[in-house]
Amino acid sequence: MTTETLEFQAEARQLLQLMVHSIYSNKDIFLRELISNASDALDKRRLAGLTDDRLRAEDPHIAVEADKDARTLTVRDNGIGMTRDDVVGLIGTIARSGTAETLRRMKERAKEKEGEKNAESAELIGQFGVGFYSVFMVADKVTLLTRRAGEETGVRWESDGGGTYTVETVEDAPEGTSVTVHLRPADEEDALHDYVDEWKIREIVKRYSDFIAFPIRMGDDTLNSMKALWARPRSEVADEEYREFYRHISHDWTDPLETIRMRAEGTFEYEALLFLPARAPHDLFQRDARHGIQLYVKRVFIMDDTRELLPSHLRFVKGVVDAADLSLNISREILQQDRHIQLIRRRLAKKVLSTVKDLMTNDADKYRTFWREFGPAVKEGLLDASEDHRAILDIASFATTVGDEPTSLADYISRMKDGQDKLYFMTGESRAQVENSPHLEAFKAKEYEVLLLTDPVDEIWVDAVGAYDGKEFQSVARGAVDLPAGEDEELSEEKSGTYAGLLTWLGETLDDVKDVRLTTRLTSSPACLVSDADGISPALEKMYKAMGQELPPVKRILELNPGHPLVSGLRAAHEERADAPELTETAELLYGTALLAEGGDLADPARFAKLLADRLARSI
Ligand SMILES: Nc1ncnc2c1ncn2[C@@H]1O[C@H](COP(=O)(O)OP(=O)(O)OP(=O)(O)O)[C@@H](O)[C@H]1O
Repeated sequence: MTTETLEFQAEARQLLQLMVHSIYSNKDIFLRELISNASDALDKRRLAGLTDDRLRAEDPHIAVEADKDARTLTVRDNGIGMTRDDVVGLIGTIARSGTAETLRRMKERAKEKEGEKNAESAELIGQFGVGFYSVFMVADKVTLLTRRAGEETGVRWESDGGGTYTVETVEDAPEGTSVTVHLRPADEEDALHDYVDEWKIREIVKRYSDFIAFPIRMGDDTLNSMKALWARPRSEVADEEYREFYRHISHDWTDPLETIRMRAEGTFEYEALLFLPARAPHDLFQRDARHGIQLYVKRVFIMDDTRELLPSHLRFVKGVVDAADLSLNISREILQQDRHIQLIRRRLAKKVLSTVKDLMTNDADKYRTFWREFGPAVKEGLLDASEDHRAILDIASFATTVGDEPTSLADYISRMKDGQDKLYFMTGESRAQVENSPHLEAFKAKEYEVLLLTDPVDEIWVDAVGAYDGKEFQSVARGAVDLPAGEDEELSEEKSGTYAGLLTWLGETLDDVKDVRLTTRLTSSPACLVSDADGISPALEKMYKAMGQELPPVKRILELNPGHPLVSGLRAAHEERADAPELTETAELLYGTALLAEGGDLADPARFAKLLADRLARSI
């Protein structure tokens, strides 16, 4: 048989050059590419076999053979194979549109930035498949032997990755394709591993090709599990298989709360298998926490920790997304810009939230576990520009002054009193602290339910979100209260008038308050501190400080309960002897008490303690 020497097409040559000078730091992927091509060929043959019995393969599989002495690695399949024209057309040229253009840009940039080629070229090259050519990262020669299923003769193709290749017709090739890689010497420093090492091969196959649908064999061993659960009909997968798969990808030994399957067909196909874990990982709130989604392309593993596929407030969701139409070499940079990926991300997010909503109605226990573990993270979604605010609020639940069980906003609204048009809430650091705060007294006395928001993120989103179902969120510790007052509680002008002197004097005496006024907010405490309607809460102030942001001191308003004997007594005393020094001390104590009652920190606890002890001593 004659051997012909042919030239690679110009673009193919350029791409080969890049491969030989290995623009990728990860050379292991060459094996992933060869196995993926073999798997595609087996798929094609199966399809062809459906209409033509003679083309059907017996025992379709992929074999990997390492020859340590010859330093060759062979990937063999009994798939569809190639004709001579196929080999020249498919391997000798790059037919894919856009590739030439990408290469041109790549060269331009390389020229602009001599020496910096690697990162950028790798990024650009991710836009199309490098596929077969990636073997030249590890090979100094490649031999491909192939026979198209149903054809009489086969073809041998060989190249060293330079400008030319040879093709010859051969008689004795088996159906299918084998690619023999003549390996360059291993060079660990250049991440060129020893690819005839059995364990290295096992590792790469397990990592990238575990879910390939055909057995990948080395000797008598099958290296891959083939269990791509997401690609099997739901009804055919046992619960235990899902659980096992979840353990495999998450390393979490607690069974997941819920399994979610999704599939989209049409212009951009993908399948997703997601899990809601039952337990928050310890690093849920650490900035560099890993995200749980793995990206596959047609069952080939592409990357872990795919942040592009779910918004960060759903970072705890584990699972796999298998997108059919991406390049195997897609980079994170390109993922971020990809319109289809953004679409998938929105759909996955919606699906996760709607799944939780279903749990809320159908499985209260699971829902409660979910919200306890992940609610604080999910609520972060209320802070970004996501379109899911409503869906997040729909699945949120909060502690409240009514009962021990958390309530949804819908349930809160259904219990609202006649005439109530606001969603009352109180923020703070813990339920115990918030629950006993004086701000809640009137709300409790008049039986208005108040939501108790104690996650740090609550401080921020209530302001950002503003309303739910047309009803505004209203802090009970901010602005004036407008609960409908009973007859006897009305702050009559007359009453306000008689207090005017005391209020002015207190305002002048107490440096730390910006105003002093009477309130109907309190029933049993003498005084409390409230923020302006648009002011920032003490807890938020603390958070800013903890993050190292200094704020100007935030002054609040001291509100007095005219029904309390301390307040009415102070008024009488102030009328009689405005200048008495102990009145100033009483004012300080009154302010300090209000601060303590809401769980706040005194500026000078020693002074407060001393004033209080003196008083107590005198009263004994
Ligand atoms: N083992 C094989 N059996 C049959 N055909 C093959 C085999 N390997 C490669 N080919 C043919 O050569 C073509 C080019 O392969 P290559 O890996 O360069 O790109 P690709 O697989 O089409 O793209 P990508 O790698 O981006 O998915 C394939 O599309 C296929 O038609």
